[in-house]
Amino acid sequence: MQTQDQGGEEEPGDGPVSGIRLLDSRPAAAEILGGTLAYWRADPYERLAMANFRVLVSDPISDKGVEALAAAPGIEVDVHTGLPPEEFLKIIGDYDALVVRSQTKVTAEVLAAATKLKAVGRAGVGVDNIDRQAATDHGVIVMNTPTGNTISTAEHAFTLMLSCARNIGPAHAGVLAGDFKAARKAFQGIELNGKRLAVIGMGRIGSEFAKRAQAFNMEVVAYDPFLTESRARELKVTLAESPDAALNGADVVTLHVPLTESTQHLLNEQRLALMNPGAIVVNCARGGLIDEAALKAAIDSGHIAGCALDVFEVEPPPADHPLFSLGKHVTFTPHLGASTNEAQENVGIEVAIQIRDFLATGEIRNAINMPSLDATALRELGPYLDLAAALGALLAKLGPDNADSLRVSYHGDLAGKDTGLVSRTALYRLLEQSRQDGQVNLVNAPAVAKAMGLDLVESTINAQTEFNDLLVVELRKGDQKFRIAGTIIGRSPRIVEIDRLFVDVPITGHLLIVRNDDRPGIVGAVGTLLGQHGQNIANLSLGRDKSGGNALSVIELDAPADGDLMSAIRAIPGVTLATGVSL
Ligand SMILES: NC(=O)c1ccc[n+]([C@@H]2O[C@H](COP(=O)([O-])OP(=O)(O)OC[C@H]3O[C@@H](n4cnc5c(N)ncnc54)[C@H](O)[C@@H]3O)[C@@H](O)[C@H]2O)c1
Ligand SMILES: O=C(O)[C@H](O)COP(=O)(O)O
Repeated sequence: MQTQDQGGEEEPGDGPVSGIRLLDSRPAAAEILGGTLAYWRADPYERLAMANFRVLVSDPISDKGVEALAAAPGIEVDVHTGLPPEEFLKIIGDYDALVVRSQTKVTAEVLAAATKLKAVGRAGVGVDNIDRQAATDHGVIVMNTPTGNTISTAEHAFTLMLSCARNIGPAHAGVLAGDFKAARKAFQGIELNGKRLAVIGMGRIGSEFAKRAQAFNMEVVAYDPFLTESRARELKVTLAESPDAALNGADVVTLHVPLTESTQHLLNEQRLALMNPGAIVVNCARGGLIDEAALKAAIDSGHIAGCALDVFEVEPPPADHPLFSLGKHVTFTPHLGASTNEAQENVGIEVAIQIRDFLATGEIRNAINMPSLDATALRELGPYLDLAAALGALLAKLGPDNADSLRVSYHGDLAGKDTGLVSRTALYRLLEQSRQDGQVNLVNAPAVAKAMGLDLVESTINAQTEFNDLLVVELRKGDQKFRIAGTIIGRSPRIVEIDRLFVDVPITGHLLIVRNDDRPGIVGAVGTLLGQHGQNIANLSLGRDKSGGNALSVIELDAPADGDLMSAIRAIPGVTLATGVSL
């Protein structure tokens, strides 16, 4: 078998000329936003200056966040808060990115109207106001800022618990109303010292709440499906096996889980009944976590003493909400958990920087519908992303149509890396090249593949190959299999195998791939036709399985081969396939 590379070596850092990537690789934005070579060769700030992205801020965020966005060249920011839904729908189509808190409802209808939208940034944690599936289907990245409001929210939840236990709200109202004596008599409190606290959701806020409760000498029992025994020991809490186990015998419950289909009404009639008589309920997460009617009934029956709520099933709640008629052990705040200067500054600036960096460099931080990719990982994985994109595009041309699965396997050093985005990139380019409808991008590629019945299967293989690392993509349709492999040499991605025939091809430019019977004269005939059509050969790699068997030529051209040329090549006796792809 003969493998040769007659082409000139690529300069390190050179990229293909189709706009898929360049320099230190910023594939996510490159893929999502498209762009010319000049655009992607520019440094991030020059790129932004050329781009003229429009960002809409539709909920109030800190001025510093708005300023951070507006300071970036090429980003124009409009702040329109409190827009009626129909007004919002009318303008959303003009924007490349949207920044929200919890008031704006980013529904499927909004996302369908948002034809230019690339990213939604949530200045805060909860993303239940964003239709995540619709965003993914439309190829829109959703990012949140998970850490910026943790402490403020934990402090608020803790304040709610204290306030509820000691009747601070009703007692305060009594004093202001001139009922000092009556209020003093009515509002006997509950001491928290030594009481049993159930924390449901031991993430960032739940853990901070637990720490504060320990300082108050409360016994903390926690339920969280992702809490390990060792982490529970570290946090000095008792790990409960189920929400029921945590609530059984609890004097206080505090909720710190996201609202999803499966956590809706997590605290219901049966679970409230498990708590100790006289218990109190604290919720600073999402209203929908509690069955409010069941809570009201449990308080009316005297089993639960009261509740402290920052959040409600419907916000704003109606003025005649049944819980508002309770006289004691109640504290209500209007979704203020994250409303401190510190938290708002944190999340406002974080979201602005995340959106700016994504638009500028493709860096993905805190995305909830994409693997994240920070600047360091982006630099390290960049060449593999380029390689995966090239292999995916080639598979679309050479592999079977209507395949059942795309298998991506990682060999050697690659096997230990976080390769989620690499597989996704191969899938995206495969779909994009085969469908040609402009509707697929890195965000929605898995959803599009699923709808088409194409499975993405990933595997890591530690066995040594002749390369330090090898990326293999294989398309399968029933028993039919077609595979292509590539590696990185220096920082240059190269294709090294096409359907078990070895080649050595840099992933650049316009490739012409010809399969033929291995007999004399065919490569010459192809070369003659190329010359006759004014096509210059930049690079040529030949492979074959055995003398007189199957042969493969991968020819890099300066321009794509046109239809006439392709027909003429296909007509050469002995040629079994000829196809072109621009990388
Ligand atoms: N009131 C406010 O202003 C305010 C402010 C910030 C956050 N929040 C809400 O608080 C929630 C929690 O925030 P966080 O920063 O702690 O998030 P987090 O992701 O750090 O923690 C959430 C935890 O919930 C756990 N969890 C998921 N499903 C569960 C279930 N069924 N039972 C028990 N645990 C479960 C997760 O494993 C995770 O550890 C957010 O989703 C948001 O809705 C409200
Ligand atoms: O999930 C969150 O971060 C909180 O609910 C804060 O919401 P807000 O930004 O609307 O105050």
